[in-house]
Amino acid sequence: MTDTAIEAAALGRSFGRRRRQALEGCSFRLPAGRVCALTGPNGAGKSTLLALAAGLLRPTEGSIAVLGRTPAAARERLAYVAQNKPLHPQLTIAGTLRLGRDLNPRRWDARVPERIIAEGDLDPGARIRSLSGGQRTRVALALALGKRPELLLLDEPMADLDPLARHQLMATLMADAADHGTTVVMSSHVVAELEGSCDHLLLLGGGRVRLAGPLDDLLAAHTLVTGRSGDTLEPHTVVESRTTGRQLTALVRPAGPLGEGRRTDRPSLEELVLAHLRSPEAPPLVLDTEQEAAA
Ligand SMILES: Nc1ncnc2c1ncn2[C@@H]1O[C@H](COP(=O)(O)OP(=O)(O)OP(=O)(O)O)[C@@H](O)[C@H]1O
Repeated sequence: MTDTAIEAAALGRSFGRRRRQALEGCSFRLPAGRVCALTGPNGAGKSTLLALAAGLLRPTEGSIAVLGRTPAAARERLAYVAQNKPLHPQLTIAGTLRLGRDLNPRRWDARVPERIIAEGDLDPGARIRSLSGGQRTRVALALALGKRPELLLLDEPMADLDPLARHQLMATLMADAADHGTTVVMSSHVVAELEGSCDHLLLLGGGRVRLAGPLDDLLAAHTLVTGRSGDTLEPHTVVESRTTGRQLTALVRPAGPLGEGRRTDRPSLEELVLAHLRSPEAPPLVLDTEQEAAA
């Protein structure tokens, strides 16, 4: 058993004859047992990173280790739900779950998949091809959880679910992960959906890591400052600053006391992510406090 779920070192992946970089120089560590939000703009490299972690793609630079091994060697212990949720259209739901059991005879646990299917009011005899996008998502998640994975990689899992199903499936997923100490990496564009369920953040932009680390530590490393326009923000690291009339609003990484006469607030996850998305030139911040504490 390793205490690290994913470790990337200068990880890169390029595609095509022009070797266009989808990911470049990505280094981070995700401790085991965390629920990690993976976010970033379209084309940031989120799906590429998940496919590399799942062993479906190979790095063109650097390395990625999963559960202390190569992704290919860890494949039995991880589950990956791709964005397009590939399932056999001609199989029934029950047949799909039977296939899952047959492919994972030592790990399969039928209870959670059966509950997820029942909660969605789905007929186990229904064929996959007859299901809606959201219903397929439910089956794909049931299949992934039945495998009882140590690492669950989910590429925009909630995108085609209605708000109620999203809420309910997220609750089932989080309860199951907490019960079994499963590490979850979940990509999403809906930051509000990630707040409250994730305790780790990985923000990608332009194929590079922009923010990585425990969510509380990343939030604590930033302060929202409201002051007068013309106020100097030195010597702090400014992620984003905006002036409206006579008011200055900024998100900074304080390098010391922020001074009097200014209002300071802790940012929300959404404010933290949006400020970084609006300021792609802001310096990255990669925190790995557990590793530093152990050193
Ligand atoms: N198989 C491929 N061949 C060529 N280019 C690819 C391939 N897969 C991804 N890319 C490119 O790599 C970059 C990152 O793509 P990726 O799908 O990982 O981004 P993403 O963050 O998941 O985006 P989105 O939020 O839109 O799903 C994009 O520029 C994309 O065009």
